[in-house]
Amino acid sequence: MILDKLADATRRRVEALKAQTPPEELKSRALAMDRGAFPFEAALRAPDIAVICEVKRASPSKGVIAGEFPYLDIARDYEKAGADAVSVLTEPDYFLGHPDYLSGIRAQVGLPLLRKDFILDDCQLYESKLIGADAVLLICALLDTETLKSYIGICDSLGLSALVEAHDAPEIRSALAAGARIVGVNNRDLRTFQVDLGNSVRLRPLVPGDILFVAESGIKTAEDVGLLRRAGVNAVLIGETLMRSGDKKAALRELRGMA
Ligand SMILES: O=P(O)(O)OC[C@@H](O)[C@@H](O)c1c[nH]c2ccccc12
Repeated sequence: MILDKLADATRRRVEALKAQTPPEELKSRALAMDRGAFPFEAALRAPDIAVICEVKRASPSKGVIAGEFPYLDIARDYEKAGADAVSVLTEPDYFLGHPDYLSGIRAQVGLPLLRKDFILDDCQLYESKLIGADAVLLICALLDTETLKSYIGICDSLGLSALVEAHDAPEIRSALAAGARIVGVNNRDLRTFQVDLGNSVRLRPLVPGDILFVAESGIKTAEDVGLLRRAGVNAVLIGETLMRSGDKKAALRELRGMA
């Protein structure tokens, strides 16, 4: 199962990170930063469905998506195209990402940034703050309810928003019990890589209206976005479809049904 491989690779990265900088130092540097006003959550409360545009070079299910990868241009194009937030894959082994992509984009783009990675250790939360993230992904399949709760507490102390990813009803219950304010439902089953937008539609009613709901993965057309909008989803997270489009502005207008 791909998640096990990702978790193993992540544990090795965590050890390297800790060897490079003592965790106490990461923590104190991160806590010394401005806490901010949770701009990622504010962006998701847009009147219409919000669109989080993802900077993604490759994935385990699709292989290399973008051979050429001018990530700064891509993020700037998303901003010019009217994205509400940007998601940046920083996982190096399977997604060919890097933390430097996020810090580079932070320096040039004003939108709220989500760090997309596999968080297994609190030092990665401090690292996320230090590289300029406004939000992090926490995956229910990797973290039990107690750990989620403690990580959300650390995120709160840093001014980071937590997008808590679930893919079934028990994981949604865990996210809510942990105090998630943003729940993401992955439409891609990580065991089979099959995509089913019906997953978000079916699980939407399990999340109370005051909690933000993000539909993730496999969103390709204005019809897809329309279906999710009608289901009461607050935001969609779109990677591959936008990465493959030459004209981000036209693609985003089209997806929003404004073409
Ligand atoms: O490229 P897509 O199918 O539009 O999907 C984007 C995003 O949802 C996907 O990259 C994703 C969702 N959850 C994740 C967890 C880890 C890494 C990546 C992801």
